[in-house]
Amino acid sequence: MLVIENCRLTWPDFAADYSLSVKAGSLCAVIGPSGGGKTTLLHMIAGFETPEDGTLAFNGQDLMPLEPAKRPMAIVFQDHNLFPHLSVAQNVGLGLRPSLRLTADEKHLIAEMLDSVGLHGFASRKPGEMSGGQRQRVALARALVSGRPLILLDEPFSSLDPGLRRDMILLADKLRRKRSVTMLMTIHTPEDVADVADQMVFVADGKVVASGPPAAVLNSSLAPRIAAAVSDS
Ligand SMILES: Nc1ncnc2c1ncn2[C@@H]1O[C@H](COP(=O)(O)OP(=O)(O)OP(=O)(O)O)[C@@H](O)[C@H]1O
Repeated sequence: MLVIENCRLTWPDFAADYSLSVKAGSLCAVIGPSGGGKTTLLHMIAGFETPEDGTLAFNGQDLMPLEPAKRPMAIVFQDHNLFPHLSVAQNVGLGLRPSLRLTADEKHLIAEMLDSVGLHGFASRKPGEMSGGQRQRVALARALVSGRPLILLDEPFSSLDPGLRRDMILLADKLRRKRSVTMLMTIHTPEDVADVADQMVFVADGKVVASGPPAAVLNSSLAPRIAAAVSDS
């Protein structure tokens, strides 16, 4: 279980106070208006932002004292953060071993992971020789190969065409189930994830305004605010 209780962050122009629980092994979609605090929530869980107080724990482990690299999580960004001079296999390998001094077993694991994201035969390509969707598959593979139990995805597929975006969400969901990882995904198109997410969270003004099964959140009294947030993005 990911437990966030009254985690406060304050800047001159924005204040957040997050409280949220996410069941281990589930997919949690984070929606809300632009500037409402979705990315900041993920950055706080990842350790890029430090709350002034509150509780932040995953499966009973207090995350607060841990620097980002020591936290049990991997993050996938919208711009995928791949290194252009490294091959696809090396980019994925960074998720296992930053030095890239990989053992034979680790190389095998990377090949398996590339297969599972549909990139068989792409190992020696450079990111610049691939489509946007393929690059996001590499980023997803790098996060999953790390074996970390919590994966944070910050609008990972929003630059893709609607059909491809949906395919990638289904792929991420399939791999998350297979590997029993917990996923938090910020998304501007709730309809893409409503039937696969276990939980949907509406974040606005730095707070979790609603949290529950997607249908319950989407059909709640928040529906007009959700529609406005979607049309703004
Ligand atoms: N380090 C920081 N210093 C000052 N303000 C910050 C910092 N990090 C985030 N903010 C502010 O927090 C607010 C929420 O931003 P955030 O990126 O979390 O929103 P969002 O819901 O992800 O928006 P979008 O959907 O447009 O990506 C913004 O007003 C932003 O300027």
